[in-house]
Amino acid sequence: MSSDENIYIGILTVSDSCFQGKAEDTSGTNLADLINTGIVANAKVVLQSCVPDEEDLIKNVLQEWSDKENIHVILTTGGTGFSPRDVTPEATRSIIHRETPGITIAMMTKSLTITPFAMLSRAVSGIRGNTLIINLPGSKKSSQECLESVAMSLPHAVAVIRNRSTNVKSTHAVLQSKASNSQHHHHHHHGDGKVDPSRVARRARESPYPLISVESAQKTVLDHAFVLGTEKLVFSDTLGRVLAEEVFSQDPLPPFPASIKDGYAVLAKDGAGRRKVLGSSIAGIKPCEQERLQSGQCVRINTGAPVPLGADAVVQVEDTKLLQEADDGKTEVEIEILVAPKVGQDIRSVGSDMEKGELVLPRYTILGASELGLLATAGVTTILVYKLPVVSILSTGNEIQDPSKPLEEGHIRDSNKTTLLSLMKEHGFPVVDKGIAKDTQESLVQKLKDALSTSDLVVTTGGVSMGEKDLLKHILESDFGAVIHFGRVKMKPGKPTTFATLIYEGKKKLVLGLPGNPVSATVTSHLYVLPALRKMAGYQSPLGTIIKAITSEDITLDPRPEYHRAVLKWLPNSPVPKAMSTGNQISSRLMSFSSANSLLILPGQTEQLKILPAGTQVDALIVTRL
Ligand SMILES: Nc1nc2c(c(=O)[nH]1)N[C@H]1C(S)=C(S)[C@@H](COP(=O)(O)OP(=O)(O)OC[C@H]3O[C@@H](n4cnc5c(N)ncnc54)[C@H](O)[C@@H]3O)O[C@H]1N2
Ligand code: MOO
Ligand SMILES: [Mg+2]
Repeated sequence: MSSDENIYIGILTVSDSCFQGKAEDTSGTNLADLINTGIVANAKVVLQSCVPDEEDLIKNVLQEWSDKENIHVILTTGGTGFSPRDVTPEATRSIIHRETPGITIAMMTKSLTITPFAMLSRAVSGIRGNTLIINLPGSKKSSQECLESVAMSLPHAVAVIRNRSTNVKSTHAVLQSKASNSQHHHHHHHGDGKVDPSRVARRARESPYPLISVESAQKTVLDHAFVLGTEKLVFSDTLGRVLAEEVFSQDPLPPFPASIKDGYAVLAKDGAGRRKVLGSSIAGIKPCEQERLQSGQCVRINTGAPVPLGADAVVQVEDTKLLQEADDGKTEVEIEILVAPKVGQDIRSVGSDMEKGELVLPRYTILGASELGLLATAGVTTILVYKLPVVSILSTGNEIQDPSKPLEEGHIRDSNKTTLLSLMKEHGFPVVDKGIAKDTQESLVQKLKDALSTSDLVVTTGGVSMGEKDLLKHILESDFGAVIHFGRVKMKPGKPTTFATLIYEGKKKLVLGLPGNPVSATVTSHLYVLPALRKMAGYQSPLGTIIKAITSEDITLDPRPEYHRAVLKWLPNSPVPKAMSTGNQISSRLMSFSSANSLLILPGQTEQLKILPAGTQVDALIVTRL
């Protein structure tokens, strides 16, 4: 039995009075009921909202729902008439890419058979990206009539929009196979043109997922990666966290005037010459217990000790001479100052390092060793930081086995899980091992449920390409109602990288389905998983560090932009590091990662440039501690 794709619908009520709570949103509620009781085959309402009649607010929601939420169809109700506040058509027209006048005419034609006043609707409809947007009138009765007049065409409209943006050939193959499957069942369509994977003979022969750029894939992931919130922690437990508040110093540093040198505290106006030594000021002694210094006197003082009252300069011991001693050299009686001191010389005044109430750390600071030291200095011992996201790792594949067991025939050892668990730990993220799923629906569903219930982001490896055992995308959609934001990226390795979001147990979850090949899984972890985790943990610049490097050999370029493993070496007197390739870059050869500290970001080959000559400056993404 082929399981149909869902169609996700967003309903936006545009009405000042509903927004202000002065009127009930009967039209929006009625439209949602109609959808959820099956007026459009396989459709369900996943987003519903209300905005006032403000063009910008309407546009924002339409853009957000199409671009970020990837909603299939947005129905607006209200704001389509002739009154000056009616701006829904203007907002819609300004953000759609293509108009769909047929839908508008169909609705108008039907409405005119009911009342001539229908001609006073200015509703428009159109396509933005992969989303169909339709303005319906504001009244409950007429919005229902309009929806009824177009409902039966919506599944097909969605199927065509989604396919045409991906691959025309597979669209037709899929649509033909549907036609022969269910001729008399008009809207028994398969939403996005992804066929039932159990019927291998009828599988799509080209991926229905558009091949998007790494930049846009990263942007999509980061747009969906949400900050998890904050928590108060003891400062010493916050290494690697992002600060969620401003931190101010509790006290001045130094809290008393302190000596910078080992020497003598003096009165500067006495100039050079003889001084009686009164005794000593040693670090740790309360300044109030010291005597006030008089002209002609000095006090021996050590670095960091409080300068006694009356003194206004410190003279280092090197600039003095002993004149008279007592007790067999245990006591200094008189010394000579050899260089005339200046007021304030070698004294740190109160608050000169840090003033009381000074901003010590701004919000969003990443807390490293020095920052924790600063918190200690400032006396701020509990702080507000961003929560860390929990990530779970799940390997998939019938052939994958735990590395600690003897290798069975036809099996290979699971390396991805170890690599990814370690990578997440290295970057300070709490990570959970979710084991290995078999390539069956039951096993994948069960393991995914387990992973989703205990983490914010689930990382799987394997099962995302074109084979009949590559079930992940299908299961995410059919069993979890996930929205797949992308399923292919123009990169090598990592082409079938898949990103989805879904609601599980009432919470939004992110899923990154990485390719099974060990090198592909590792590279895509650096490009998508770590940035997502950093964003969720409050980082303001979540992408990795990119520097320049000079290649040291000719490199044959791949048609796809390549992330080439390399060892960067800093040669003496050279400002830019030299990049040494780690050899054969096939996605299965994990040896290509051994001792690599960077990924060279190489452009895809062109007619003009097939081989990148040695000595070329390229971007290099840093993947280890340098
Ligand atoms: N007809 C096509 N075939 C393939 C395409 C394509 O576009 N059309 N893409 C290729 C690319 S690129 C990649 S990358 C792989 C991705 O495959 P999957 O993500 O579906 O992963 P699997 O098929 O499950 O496994 C691939 C490979 O990796 C090994 N593997 C899997 N898991 C682990 C693990 N945990 N530890 C170590 N090794 C693992 C697995 O045994 C396979 O050898 O698809 C190409 N095919
Ligand atoms: O893109 Mo696949 O990741 O070549 O190996
Ligand atoms: Mg596969």
